[in-house]
Amino acid sequence: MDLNASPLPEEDEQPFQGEVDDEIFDQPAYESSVQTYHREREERRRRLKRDVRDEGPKQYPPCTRNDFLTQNKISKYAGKIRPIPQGWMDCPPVGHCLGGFIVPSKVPLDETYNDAVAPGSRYSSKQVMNYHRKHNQELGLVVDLTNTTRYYSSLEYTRLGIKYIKIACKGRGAVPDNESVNRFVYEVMQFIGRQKHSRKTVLVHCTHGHNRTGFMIVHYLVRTKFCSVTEALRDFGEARPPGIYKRDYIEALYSFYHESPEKIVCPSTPEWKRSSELDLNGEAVQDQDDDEDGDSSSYLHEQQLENGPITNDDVLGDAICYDEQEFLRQKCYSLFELNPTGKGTTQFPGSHPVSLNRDNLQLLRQRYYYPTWKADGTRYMMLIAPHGCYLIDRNFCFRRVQLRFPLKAEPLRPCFHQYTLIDGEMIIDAVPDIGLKRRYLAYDLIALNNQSVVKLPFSERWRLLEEEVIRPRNNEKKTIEREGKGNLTYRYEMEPFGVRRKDFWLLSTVGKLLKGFIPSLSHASDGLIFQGWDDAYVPRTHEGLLKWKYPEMNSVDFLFEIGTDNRQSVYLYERGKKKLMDNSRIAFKDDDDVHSYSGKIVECSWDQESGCWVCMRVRADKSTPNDINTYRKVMRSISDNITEEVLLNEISEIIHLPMYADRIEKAHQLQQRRR
Ligand SMILES: Nc1nc2c(ncn2[C@@H]2O[C@H](COP(=O)(O)OP(=O)(O)OP(=O)(O)O)[C@@H](O)[C@H]2O)c(=O)[nH]1
Repeated sequence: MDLNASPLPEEDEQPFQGEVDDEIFDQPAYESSVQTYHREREERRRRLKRDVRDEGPKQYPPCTRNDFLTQNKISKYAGKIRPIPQGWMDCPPVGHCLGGFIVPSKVPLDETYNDAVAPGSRYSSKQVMNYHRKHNQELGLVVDLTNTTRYYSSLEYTRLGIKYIKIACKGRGAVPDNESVNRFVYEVMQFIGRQKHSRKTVLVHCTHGHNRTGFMIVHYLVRTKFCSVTEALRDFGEARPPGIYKRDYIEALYSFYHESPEKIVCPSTPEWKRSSELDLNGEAVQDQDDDEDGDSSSYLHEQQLENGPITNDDVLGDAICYDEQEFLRQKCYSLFELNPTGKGTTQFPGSHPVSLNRDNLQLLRQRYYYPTWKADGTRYMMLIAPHGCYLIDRNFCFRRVQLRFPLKAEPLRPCFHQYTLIDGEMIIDAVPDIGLKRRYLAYDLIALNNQSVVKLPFSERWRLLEEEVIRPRNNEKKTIEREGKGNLTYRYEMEPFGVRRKDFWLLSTVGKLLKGFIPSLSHASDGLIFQGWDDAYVPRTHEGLLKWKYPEMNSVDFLFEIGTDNRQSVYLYERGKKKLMDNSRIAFKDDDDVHSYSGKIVECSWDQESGCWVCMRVRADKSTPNDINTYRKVMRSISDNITEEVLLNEISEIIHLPMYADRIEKAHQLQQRRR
């Protein structure tokens, strides 16, 4: 018996030529063809079941990517039934267009599947093009979310000038990962943004076009149309009934956007999906390389792993694709008013203080300085874009975090900042009765709503930071707590960390800062920062921005290496290249495995007694050592030995100078009046 014989009438076996055929989108015709097909399929199932019993299961030839590229494939599979995804046949092919350009769809199967699909039920690139022609639309982009390449070749689209993007998502119970979501949103935004006059459509498909497809589209709608998850789910459900029908997916969306609706509505699994879950022998089956079902344990497991103890070295946020990194880097440079950089630059443009020494200590006498504690955590700038918020680390890498920054004039409304860039330190606070809590301490503002503010004096930037960025968040948070949620189901407490503005005080407070404030802080601090009150924001090294560290905390970040001959070497950077520090030696703790530090950036403090560097910690957040000039400044600061006593004596003199005395007096008067 020939197991490869097609039970269906022969049809056109030619590869797709680009002609159209609109049979499938005539709804009554489609429904009647589905009924007809049901009958045929039952018959086919019965026949195949009998054959399998008689002769064992049919072996399909392995299918490689090249198979899709030539017409050979058509003849190769002629007469053989290729397994179609379960439930695919009865699943409606496409939904309505969302937002005028996103078309959710099931996977179009190429023509090698024709033997398994009745003519009226076929859905390949040919029918995709028909659909567009019928609806007067032009297809511009196909986003394929399936986890396999076996359904069709991208050439079916690219040869027609249609862009094709593959974002393989496992399905099988795991929601698409956050990096894939970021890529999807970015690619669609870019595609739409590049269109000047036309509005070409984006076809998004997974296997059935409901769960993974819906998940991605809902993310896109929430981020770009600023609607709530509930609204986006409803829009998708109306366009592609019944919408996302997996509860895990819906819950993951609410949890991602920190929303907690009173009730989660989850449609029941469509009939075409339920009836497809039995194989030809009547047993439950799973599609091996691509399916939307399966248990959700892998997803839950990933979530549980994320809930370990928090540390400064944790990698925060979700990766974004290379193109988006590049776009955001250039955006940042323009907000800094710096010239555009070459592609792939990783030069962090943030301002960097210099160590206090006997010379620059004199600056405190020459202009107004406001001190603050030097928070010891991890440095990040934060870019607040309308579609998301990004942490920018010392390697100038961006990762997306989900936070909400309403505009001052638009509380409780989904109106967000349009490229606001802030600078700060991420710290870990030990909060009594709660435990460790991550907080971002913002200390400067570089741009506000696409407007660079680097030239404004610090005092003005600091005021804007509070009034335009921090306070609107806090006010909205309080309103939600006080008046109930109303339509806004956002929960700030679900955000990955809190955000506060750092305080700066008059120079006369340094004594109190050192003796009372810093010891009582619930996070680490390694000294003081002296911020010029009237200074502009200076990218990279800022000779007027001063840091004072407790002497034992004055540190240098070295690159440590152990060669094949077991020789230990210590390096810094000089003009972007490694520089061997012949006479420097690093001491590690006795029980440390020295080899485990090889190739790492180690932060070291100077031990006067032994005359060598002592390893304090590995700098997981840095990929390059300090520059030789930074090293020289730290050495200078160590040899100048500005102790707490020297600093306090100097400051007590300075605050009696007329310029400071006046300022301090005015501040006192203001305080009195407020009381
Ligand atoms: N400008 C400024 N910097 C602060 C403040 N609080 C903490 N810092 C941090 O102080 C760091 C500079 O101090 P350094 O001692 O040179 O550097 P570090 O602490 O080893 O950390 P890296 O900067 O990552 O090398 C900056 O990167 C800031 O993140 C603040 O209020 N203002």
